[in-house]
Amino acid sequence: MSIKVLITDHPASTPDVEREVLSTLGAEVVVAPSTDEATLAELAGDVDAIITCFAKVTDRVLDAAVRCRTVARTGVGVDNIDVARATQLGMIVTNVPEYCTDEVADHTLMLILALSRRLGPLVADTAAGGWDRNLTPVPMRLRGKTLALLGTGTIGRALIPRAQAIGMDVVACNRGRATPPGVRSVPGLAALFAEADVLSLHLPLTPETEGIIDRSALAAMKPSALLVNTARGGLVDTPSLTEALAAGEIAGAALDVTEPEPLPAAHRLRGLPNVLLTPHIAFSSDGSLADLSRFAAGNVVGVLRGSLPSSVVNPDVLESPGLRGKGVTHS
Ligand SMILES: NC(=O)C1=CN([C@@H]2O[C@H](COP(=O)(O)OP(=O)(O)OC[C@H]3O[C@@H](n4cnc5c(N)ncnc54)[C@H](OP(=O)(O)O)[C@@H]3O)[C@@H](O)[C@H]2O)C=CC1
Ligand SMILES: O=C(O)C(=O)CO
Repeated sequence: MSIKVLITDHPASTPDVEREVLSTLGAEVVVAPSTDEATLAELAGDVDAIITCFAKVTDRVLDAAVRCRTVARTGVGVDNIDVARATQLGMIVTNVPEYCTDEVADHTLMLILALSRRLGPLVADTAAGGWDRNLTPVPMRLRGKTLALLGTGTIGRALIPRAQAIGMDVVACNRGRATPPGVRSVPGLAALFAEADVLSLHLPLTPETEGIIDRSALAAMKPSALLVNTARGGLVDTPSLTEALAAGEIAGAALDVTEPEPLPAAHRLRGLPNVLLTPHIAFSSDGSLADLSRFAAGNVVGVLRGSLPSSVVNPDVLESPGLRGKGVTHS
């Protein structure tokens, strides 16, 4: 039987790089015409692997994928894949860490600068023919202000030297590990929220982190504070954030990611002057997209050839008697 790979969706326009990499297996590639659950479940029935970007790979899709040995995320976060179910079914789940560390750190810094300099209202005013230097509130000086990091993994750490270069003090909670050099440790989330002039989120979306920025977190922040989210929309309770911004309980927010995604066209967050939105694009650049596709498809080739990629998200599955495609070994 020939090898077949389902691509549910793609981060850029076409999966050409994936096709090229998968051609080394002689694989037939099927690109889903839509990402709805029923379509994906139907298409998953006779594939050996699934490559997915933003589509939801639910338990229903995985249950239908009776021959599938591996699910590869074209990205870092795996919150769109039911990893627990994939593990029960013996499928190896992979991701692509670190392909866009600089892009996301740069995008985050750009959002901090744009929000603090009030770029949105200034650009909107000048584009409409104005020349208003009396816009209020005036921009915020960043030198000497505190950047609070929630998440000091790969991307959070990459933001640290960028923030320090513009004179910000960086603080984080240590979660029982040493805080990165040059970063002041604060005792817990309450202190992190209270000290933040800018709070930047760099956590994975998990049951533990979902809604971590809720009404009480927002209430603990200074009225002058800014929130930046380039991680996952689900970390923030969107209705609470919308209310806090509209009521001036915090001063502004810049969001590359939202819940839901995209926000409805008439959503209140789209119209607030103290909000900057970008369409989940922080990862994207010519370099990162090429790396991303190559590594994601390479992970599939690795598993289907029997050698274990370095970025397995569910290593427990390797001990499972139900592991599909036995004989996968460390390459
Ligand atoms: N907007 C975009 O285009 C992109 C968004 N992302 C998002 O950014 C997220 C972070 O990426 P990256 O830095 O590479 O991931 P990492 O896994 O390197 O870092 C995540 C960090 O979050 C920490 N963490 C997890 N749970 C908690 C918690 N409950 N409280 C405090 N810290 C916690 C982890 O700590 P520990 O190790 O101790 O568990 C780890 O240090 C991704 O999961 C993804 O969702 C990623 C790429 C692009
Ligand atoms: O890599 C990620 O996790 C992203 O959010 C972009 O797909």
